Parts: sequence; C-alpha cells; structure tokens
Amino acid sequence: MSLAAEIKDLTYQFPETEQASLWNIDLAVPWNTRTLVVGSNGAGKSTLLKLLSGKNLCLTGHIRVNGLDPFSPYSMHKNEADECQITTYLGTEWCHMSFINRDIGVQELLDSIGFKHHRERGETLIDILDVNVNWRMHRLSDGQKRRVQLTMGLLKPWRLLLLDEVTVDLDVLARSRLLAFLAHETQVRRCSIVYATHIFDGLAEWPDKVVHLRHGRIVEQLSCANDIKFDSRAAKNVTLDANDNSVTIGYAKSLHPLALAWLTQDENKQDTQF
Ligand SMILES: Nc1ncnc2c1ncn2[C@@H]1O[C@H](COP(=O)(O)OP(=O)(O)OP(=O)(O)O)[C@@H](O)[C@H]1O
Repeated sequence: MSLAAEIKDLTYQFPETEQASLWNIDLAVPWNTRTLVVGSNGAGKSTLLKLLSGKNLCLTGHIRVNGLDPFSPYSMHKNEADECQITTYLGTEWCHMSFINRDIGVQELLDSIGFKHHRERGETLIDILDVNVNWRMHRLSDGQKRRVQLTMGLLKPWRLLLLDEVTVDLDVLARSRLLAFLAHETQVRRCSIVYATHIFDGLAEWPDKVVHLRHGRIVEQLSCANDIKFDSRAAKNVTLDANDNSVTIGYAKSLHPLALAWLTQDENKQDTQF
C-alpha cells in the first residue's frame, strides 16, 4: 500500500448547514510523512481531520486511510496483523470529558487503557511529557491535563495520527520534545501524521508538506524540501514566487529560542534549588 491516506474530490457539508465546509479536496499523505494543515478559524481543518478519523461520514468523494474507508467499522481501530490502531485522533474536545475533573489517579487511567502492554512507549511518553503518574486529575493545570491526554492518546501506536491543535497549552519544552518524538516515530516505523495548528514556533523543519486551507478549499500544497527555502539574508519576511509556487522565508523575529533555552535551564536547576 503506497499511501497512508488519500482523499479525492471530497466535498463535505454538515447536515442543516447551507454550504459545504470542504470543497473538492484532493490530498495524498504518503507513508512516513508529516503534513501540516494551515488555515484561519473556520477554514475546515478540524472537519478534514475528523473525516480522516472516521468520526464523520463522507458521502461524496473518495477517502481512504491505510487503504480502507475510515468510516467502516473494520478500519476504525485495529489492524488485524499488528498492535497498531489505524487512526488516532487527538483534539481539544477531550477537555470536556467528565473524567478529566474527577478525583482519579494518572496511573489508574493509564492502566485502564493498557499501559502494561505498551510499557516502553508509555514510559518514554511519561518522560517526554514530564507526567507524574501520582498526579490526581482534578488537581491539575490545563497544561498538565493536556500532557496526560497526550500520554494516553499516544500510548498505542497508530498508522495515521491526526492532531487537532492539541499542543496549544503545552510549554515550549514539552512541545518541542513531543514534536521530536513524533518526527522520530514517522522515521522509524510505518506511520504518518496530519497536524492542524495555529502555532508555528519550532515547526520550521518539522513537516514534509504544508497544506493551506481557505474557506474549505485547499489553495496551496507545498513540499518543504522542494518549495520552501529559509534564507536569513532575504530582504522580505516572505516572498511568494507565483511562477514556480515556491516560497522564500527570511529572518523571522521570535522569542521561541529564548523560551526554549530558559525552560531547559529551569529543568536542570529544579533538582539543585529545591
Ligand atoms: N458540527 C457542525 N455543524 C455545522 N457546521 C459546522 C460544524 N462544525 C464545523 N462547522 C462549520 O464548518 C466550517 C469549518 O469548521 P472547522 O471546525 O473545520 O474549522 P477549523 O479550520 O478547524 O477552525 P478553527 O481554527 O477555528 O478550529 C465552519 O464554517 C464551521 O462553522
């Protein structure tokens, strides 16, 4: 099978709405790749990811994940031959689930979803996301809850990971480590990631492809290797070349490197100061 996901001529309209949220979408997601989806609020990013995850039924167009219709009950969870889930969708809806605010321990939650079968992955994630298994959910900050969500959501390996703006309340250090872990996953095993976000710090070299959604339509698809150049001497922040569809990005002012350095220092000082 040559593609992790494939969408052809997909138009999607929610029931009881007057116009479609996605129009004529064509997208190919090869194996071992990372695709970043960029677009304004309401552009259709979540709708696209939910269709790929099989949460919504698509009646027009063609959509396949791991070669199967994601809405079919056969394709949803397990790949018969291995321990992988076909898709994992992680979105912000998790915050509204009732158990998030219950007096329940993190280890108990992890055990309930099969931590002992995926102990090595689980321990790596706990480490990366700096989760304390003795935490009680009802006493956590939003960012700590998000770390638990990600540890739980990423515990079982997947074939296609759909990330719907779930790094928004992670600190820069946790986010940077998570992005590195995810990139590594796509390099060492057969899987791919589609990630919709509004936060671009630390993502310059992360994706293979950047997809621009505007009002439900894909208006640009850039290959990071072929179409995007970073040039610190460029006169403008961004130059879009209409002839060959390429982009040159100049020096971008950002406090991200400073925040990353400070949090790394904070972590090293934690043990000695307290
Ligand atoms: N359940 C729903 N019922 C009807 N319309 C919906 C529903 N969910 C989303 N829409 C509409 O579909 C369009 C795309 O919404 P979507 O949530 O995919 O945008 P998005 O790009 O993820 O936005 P954001 O950046 O704000 O999360 C919007 O016009 C929205 O109003």
